[in-house]
Amino acid sequence: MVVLAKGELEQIALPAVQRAAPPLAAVPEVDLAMAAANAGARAVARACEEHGFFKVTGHGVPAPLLARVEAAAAAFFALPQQEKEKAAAAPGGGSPFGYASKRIGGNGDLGWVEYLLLGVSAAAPLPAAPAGASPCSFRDLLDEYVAAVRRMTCAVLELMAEGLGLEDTGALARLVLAGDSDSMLRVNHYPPRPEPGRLTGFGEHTDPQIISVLRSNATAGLEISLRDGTWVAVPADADSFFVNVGDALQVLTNGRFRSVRHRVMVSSARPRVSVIFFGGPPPRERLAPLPGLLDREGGRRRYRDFTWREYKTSAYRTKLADNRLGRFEFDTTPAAAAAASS
Ligand SMILES: O=C(O)CCC(=O)C(=O)O
Ligand SMILES: [Fe+2]
Repeated sequence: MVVLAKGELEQIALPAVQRAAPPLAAVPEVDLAMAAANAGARAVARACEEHGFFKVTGHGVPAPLLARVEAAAAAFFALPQQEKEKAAAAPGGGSPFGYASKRIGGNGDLGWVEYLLLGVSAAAPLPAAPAGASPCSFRDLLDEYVAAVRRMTCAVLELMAEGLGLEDTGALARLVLAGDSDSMLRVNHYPPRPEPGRLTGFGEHTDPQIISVLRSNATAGLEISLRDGTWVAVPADADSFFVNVGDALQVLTNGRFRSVRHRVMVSSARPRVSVIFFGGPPPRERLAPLPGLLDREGGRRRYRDFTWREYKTSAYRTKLADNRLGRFEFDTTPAAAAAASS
């Protein structure tokens, strides 16, 4: 069981962010069922440029499946602490996967959250249920969920590619569908706040992968940062999904799509449960602007070439709130340009 050291809860409480953020007035929204008829690709591209964030309705993921996953997640987190700890990663084993409480990543970040992180590569067969185990285990259910969400994610990625004007509209979806794509699923549980006020559930950060697809129960808490740095609250909507542009997609679009900075603040007396599918590329994949994008931007690249594996190695050494892409960016300041030409 994780016992917070004296002073750690104060870190989660972060007195600087006690004020509630105003709600995001108009959440960009795309109805997948109507996207073809409704210029959905353009709407998706606009939302990715402006916010790096939008809501998906008409997603086709069956409501009963969403309800089963939500109930199973709630049941898992209601288990005695010792039982949950059995699913924790082996200490010092180098794997980020498993159950964890309060500690996010390996570099001292803390949040009012417990979670389960799973690797879900596209090629991994559904794991066979051990003899005698219930055929409807939580893991099997999550695999069923991932299959449905991955299908929907691919439709969204095709709309993004179309909205970018790419000739190859499958270019992004193929990265997430590749057999060795580095995708993950995170199930977060934010217990009700222990006392009135606001706690940091999940500190501000950008997601590293190409795309994150989130669904939560009806408890709010997610906030995003607008271009001017203002934080706004995203009203909960348990019937819809929310999409974040991740760092890898910002690089693949040479900065045209914005990897959205977001966080979760806990201020409710009800628990928040969220499930997030992170669609990542294969580890060997070289992240560079997609073919056709540079021609329209004067051929100037914002980032140097790097593989997804290199990026992850570098990202695992950083704190949650760090700008992890900074070290891959070309310096385009006038001083750097002058130095390069001298
Ligand atoms: O739990 C949420 O609502 C969002 C959490 C998040 O941003 C993440 O797990 O990357
Ligand atoms: Fe995130």
